[in-house]
Amino acid sequence: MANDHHSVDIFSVIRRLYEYNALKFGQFKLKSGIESPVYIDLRTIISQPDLMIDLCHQYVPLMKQCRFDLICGVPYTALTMATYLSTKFRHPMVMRRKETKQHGTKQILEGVYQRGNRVLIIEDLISSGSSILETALTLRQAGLIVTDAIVFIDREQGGIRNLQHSDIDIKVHSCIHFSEMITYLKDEGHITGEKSSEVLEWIQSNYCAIPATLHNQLALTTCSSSWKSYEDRARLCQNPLGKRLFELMAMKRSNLCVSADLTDCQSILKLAELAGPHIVMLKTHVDIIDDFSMDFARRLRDLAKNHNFILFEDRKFADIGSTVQKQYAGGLFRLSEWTDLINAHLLPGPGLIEALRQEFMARSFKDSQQRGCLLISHLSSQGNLVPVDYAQEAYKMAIKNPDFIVGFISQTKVCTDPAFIHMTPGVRIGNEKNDKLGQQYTTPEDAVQNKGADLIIVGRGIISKLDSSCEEFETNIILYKQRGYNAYINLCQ
Ligand SMILES: O=c1ccn([C@@H]2O[C@H](COP(=O)(O)O)[C@@H](O)[C@H]2O)c(=O)[nH]1
Repeated sequence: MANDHHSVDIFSVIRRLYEYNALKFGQFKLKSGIESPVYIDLRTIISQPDLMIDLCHQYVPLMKQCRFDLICGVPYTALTMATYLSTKFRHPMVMRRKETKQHGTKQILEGVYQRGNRVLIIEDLISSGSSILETALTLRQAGLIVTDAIVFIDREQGGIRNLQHSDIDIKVHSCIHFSEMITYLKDEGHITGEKSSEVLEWIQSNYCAIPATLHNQLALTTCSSSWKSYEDRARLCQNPLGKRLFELMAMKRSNLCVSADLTDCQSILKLAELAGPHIVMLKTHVDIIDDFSMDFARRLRDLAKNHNFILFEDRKFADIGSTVQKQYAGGLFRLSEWTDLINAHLLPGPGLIEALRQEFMARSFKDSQQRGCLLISHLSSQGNLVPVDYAQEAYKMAIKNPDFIVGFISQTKVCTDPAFIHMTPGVRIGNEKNDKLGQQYTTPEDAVQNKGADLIIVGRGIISKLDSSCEEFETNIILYKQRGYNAYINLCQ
């Protein structure tokens, strides 16, 4: 880095920011909806070139502490700062677009770079750290290395600590802390002691978290960088049924589960026969079948054996342990006798899981059948009331029971542990985006590549073709199979 002879005291920059109204005191509604007694808007300084230059030079001593090949400004405010620093000190720059272009090269990252180049992120200020993280994710997805970021102001609301998290690991350097800036403005008589205390108290009690959606994206990125084949994942599984499922997925080159939401036994058996060669799992809702009998259950089991797929009853257990034991083993359906996999909500607490574990063990002792349970971490329906932290609770429950919990019914990645499977319903090819009763659809590619699905669950997209010709049924199911499987395989590139 060339020597910088441009030395300007940082507090003179702060004073001028205050005079140019880039630091405002009053009552301001933030993007999050909360009211803040202070507002910092560094966008305005593009109209004050001298101030812009003096502010940019504050980054220089910190840049000397970092190792990098390229710099990248967080769009949009810091783009101007990064551009100045790039041209002034001859540091090559890359530019991240906020939106992907719909035409031309469709690049999200502009400029010339090579995988393995180290990129220093330049940002104007940090609150939660989300904007830096978004930029870092794009850079990392392009194979670039991001270890450091420099901000002009640290708002001291937790952002620097958020980015130190081991999954993110970005060291953020700041030119000035918010409290230093406020103290200076108070000492110089620009704001009163009362205002200064009010603002400092507000900052201290308003920690900013990184939104859950961004955390999910992070989990996906971490995952794609450590992509594992289904065979490898089978080896990591402690649960025999989970292991068998991953093996089946690798062997049949399929990550497709058909949801047999049909109301008569004959249609379900026909579906199982036709779909069998292409699927790894058939899912039932046994309580919608008008003519259920244990004879049907036995015939379905035979088909599952012949075509090598797993039977999953989507029962969504959600009661106290003792009731769930009876629901699983008894009643008209005697699920424990013919299903491999069932699923449960977490709402009733660990007693439910313990109840199923006891039943599984008692049964497996008699028939040595492999059994497993999925936890519901999300629902696909619009307006569902599943709380945001449900997924984290599901993960905590899963790691306590890895021999028994196979994975999750999810809409985003719950965890990066490759031993747990993520199964995603609400998948359909075509124009239907919903079913007018709350179901929300996405494509196989979106489910796998953006929502973290390892396996896709398809109902009406497949069963609607059951009365078409066998050829048409098969063409359609093969399309789902190929698109779902290729989407997973393509993740490794
Ligand atoms: O969040 C959830 C959980 C379960 N399902 C079940 O999956 C199938 C989806 O059927 P489509 O015809 O593909 O809509 C159905 O059995 C649901 O009960 C879900 O959709 N969403």
